[in-house]
Amino acid sequence: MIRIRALTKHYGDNAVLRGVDLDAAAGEFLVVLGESGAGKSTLLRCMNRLTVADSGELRMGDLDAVCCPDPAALRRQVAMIFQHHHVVPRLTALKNVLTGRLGSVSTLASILHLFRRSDIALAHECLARVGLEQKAHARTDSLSGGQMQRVGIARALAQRPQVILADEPVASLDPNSARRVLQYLRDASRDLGITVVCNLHQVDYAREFADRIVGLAHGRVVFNGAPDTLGDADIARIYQSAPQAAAEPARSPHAVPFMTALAEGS
Ligand SMILES: Nc1ncnc2c1ncn2[C@@H]1O[C@H](COP(=O)(O)OP(=O)(O)OP(=O)(O)O)[C@@H](O)[C@H]1O
Repeated sequence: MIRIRALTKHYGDNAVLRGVDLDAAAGEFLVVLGESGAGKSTLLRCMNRLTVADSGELRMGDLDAVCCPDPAALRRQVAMIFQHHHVVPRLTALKNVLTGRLGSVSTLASILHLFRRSDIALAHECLARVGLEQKAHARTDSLSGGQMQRVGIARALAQRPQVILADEPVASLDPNSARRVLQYLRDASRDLGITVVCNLHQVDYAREFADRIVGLAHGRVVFNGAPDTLGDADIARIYQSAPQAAAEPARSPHAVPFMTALAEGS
């Protein structure tokens, strides 16, 4: 579903992504860990062209996100969830979720917010998926932070995406709300076959929810493996502060077989 090779991105002299290689299969839940400034958000933003990578290969399904002729097509296929949910407070939860369909309706319908019955049914279904069906007609600003983030997930699901990118979606939530949000994202990957790439700061949540953990340090992948293979040395490498150490190739014994297996098509 996602194939990234030798991806680079600079901001001026700042080399933020320095040759990222990464693959994700349909329905996989990937958690990206890394200290602040490691390049996690930049990597996600390259995946839906909010940021344009400098060089390398980045394929999202059958679309090329580096030389993409149609960014709108890419964004229909790739939904994004942010730390600060970005819902419209004065709209109901249902209307917020329906905005996830705007990319799929005509310009006039989108201006007038005219939605098909099937879209409304889909929006209800997406709210039910995140346990908020009974809040469909509540104004979003009457909901808790965790509920607003779940509205954001329902809106992403209403897009019927192949990929959901979640940039620190639980950073401002209490542990119970955070776990619920991550559970719903994992359900989306398991039940709907959506590939989820989720940036997190919490190693414990990554271990609990991820199918695979990717450790990013100074713009390079330094760990790529199953959660139960993430050891103390890997965590130290992910959260190191010396950029030159990150320039070494990934030393995790789990990283290479996984990438090799993918390269071999297994
Ligand atoms: N639009 C931008 N213009 C210039 N520099 C940027 C821009 N966006 C990010 N950067 C720089 O790129 C580097 C990586 O930032 P990024 O946000 O990708 O890191 P991150 O790992 O997501 O950090 P955090 O966990 O704090 O969100 C940082 O040095 C940051 O200052």
